[in-house]
Amino acid sequence: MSGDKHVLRAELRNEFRHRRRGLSESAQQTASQAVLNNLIETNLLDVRRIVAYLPNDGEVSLQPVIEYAWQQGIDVYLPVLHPFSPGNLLFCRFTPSSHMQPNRFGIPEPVIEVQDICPLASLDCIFTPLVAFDAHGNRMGMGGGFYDRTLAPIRRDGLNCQLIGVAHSCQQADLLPVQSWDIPLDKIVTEQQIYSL
Ligand SMILES: Nc1nc2c(c(=O)[nH]1)N(C=O)[C@@H](CNc1ccc(C(=O)N[C@@H](CCC(=O)O)C(=O)O)cc1)CN2
Ligand SMILES: Nc1ncnc2c1ncn2[C@@H]1O[C@H](COP(=O)(O)OP(=O)(O)OP(=O)(O)O)[C@@H](O)[C@H]1O
Repeated sequence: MSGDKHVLRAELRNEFRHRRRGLSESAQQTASQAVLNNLIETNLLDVRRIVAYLPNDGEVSLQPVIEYAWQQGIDVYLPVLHPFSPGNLLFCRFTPSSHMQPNRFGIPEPVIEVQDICPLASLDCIFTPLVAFDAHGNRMGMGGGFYDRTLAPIRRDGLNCQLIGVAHSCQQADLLPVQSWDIPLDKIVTEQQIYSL
């Protein structure tokens, strides 16, 4: 990758992380409720198995989505840092009685139980956190490449799993610099609207 592009991505990442961290507690709460409403209205939660995430660094909280899913009998999974495949994620079942522990970034994740791991091919929908997105479905994350690596088989093997980015509307960029390994999103949901790509 050229040095310029690398610097540009780092600057963009700082700028957009700053934006989402600057939102008030009440703006955060309103956004997470609105995201749930937008998903219900568009039937995007009429599925059996979803991957959510627990919020970090100003991300939209999916707590209302998780509670709704539990009420509806939808199975909820969370990303867990892979214990021996660095840079990859596992998706582990999350219930109200899951044993949790913080990962090395301080984000709580379920303690891994083999029977709770869901293969990518069995998931209906993955809600991904993001730092910035654009109207083409390009996504920029925290810079670890965790989602890009883990989700690569969806496109490669043509798996039937929707990728939905979740963001505050202030995380929209005009045009993000794309990398060869970036996995584009199928949809993006914000507190204001749903983009379908
Ligand atoms: N909520 C949430 N969960 C997630 C992710 C995410 O972006 N958001 N991830 C998406 O990949 C994976 C974890 N990746 C992460 C990568 C960097 C940082 C982070 O906060 N980096 C800090 C440095 C922290 C440190 O080194 O101790 C930073 O860059 O300031 C957090 C999560 C899996 N779980
Ligand atoms: N499929 C892949 N195989 C191997 N390396 C990858 C893959 N995808 C990404 N990477 C590596 O991960 C690093 C970070 O990528 P990038 O900056 O695009 O992450 P990100 O999209 O911001 O993070 P994340 O996917 O965790 O949200 C890059 O240096 C890249 O080389």
